[in-house]
Amino acid sequence: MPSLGRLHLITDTRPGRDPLAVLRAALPVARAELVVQVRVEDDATDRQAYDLARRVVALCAPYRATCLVNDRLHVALAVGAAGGHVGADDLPVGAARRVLGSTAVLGATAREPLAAAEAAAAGASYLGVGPCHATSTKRGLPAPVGPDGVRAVADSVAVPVIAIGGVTAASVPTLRAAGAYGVAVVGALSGAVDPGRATAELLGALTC
Ligand SMILES: Cc1ncc(COP(=O)(O)OP(=O)(O)O)c(N)n1
Ligand SMILES: Cc1ncsc1CCOP(=O)(O)O
Ligand SMILES: [Mg+2]
Repeated sequence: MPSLGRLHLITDTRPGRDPLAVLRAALPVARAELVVQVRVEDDATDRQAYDLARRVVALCAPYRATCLVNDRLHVALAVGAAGGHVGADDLPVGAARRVLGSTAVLGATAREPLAAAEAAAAGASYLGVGPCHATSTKRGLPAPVGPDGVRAVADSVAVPVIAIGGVTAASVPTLRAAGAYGVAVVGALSGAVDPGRATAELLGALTC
């Protein structure tokens, strides 16, 4: 399996957003360092998720960027994505691994070391840890774990830790110092005036 990209762009499918425009700006800058996680609103249909994921896979291919699908693993399989991401309300990690197969990339959400170790043992390739900081992108989240929470998980597992939640280029150095291998963002790219430039700033902070 190729090494995991460090910059994870999660699609922003809220009304008024244009996730494919953001992706087109990010891809030439981050190329194979980019992991695109197709995440749709809970009330989106499978057909809508499939149509978006299919387009993301096609856009990623020339750049060797990785496409993952959040939650809906049948969509990941249907579009030939590299894998998926699951959390507490989704298939358990072991079941997700069986669905996706042994070579797929499988991300799992984990907020604390015990859950992280269980997810890694069950077959997670990486762990999404957060929210690290306050965010308005997703409602109903628990309190932020901060860099200390990232460190606690990173110290307890051998798989890469991807920090998520309110991440900006400015917060990347602290998260990396806490053990994060990479970061996942929605707003830092979707809300940027110049998503290409914002990609370069995030990537610079991740790879310096
Ligand atoms: C990289 C990454 N980390 C965490 C999450 C959150 O997943 P989950 O807890 O299943 O919540 P939803 O995104 O499904 O609402 C993620 N998607 N990606
Ligand atoms: C899906 C998800 N899970 C935890 S935080 C989050 C949203 C992250 O979005 P942003 O990067 O805009 O804070
Ligand atoms: Mg989920």
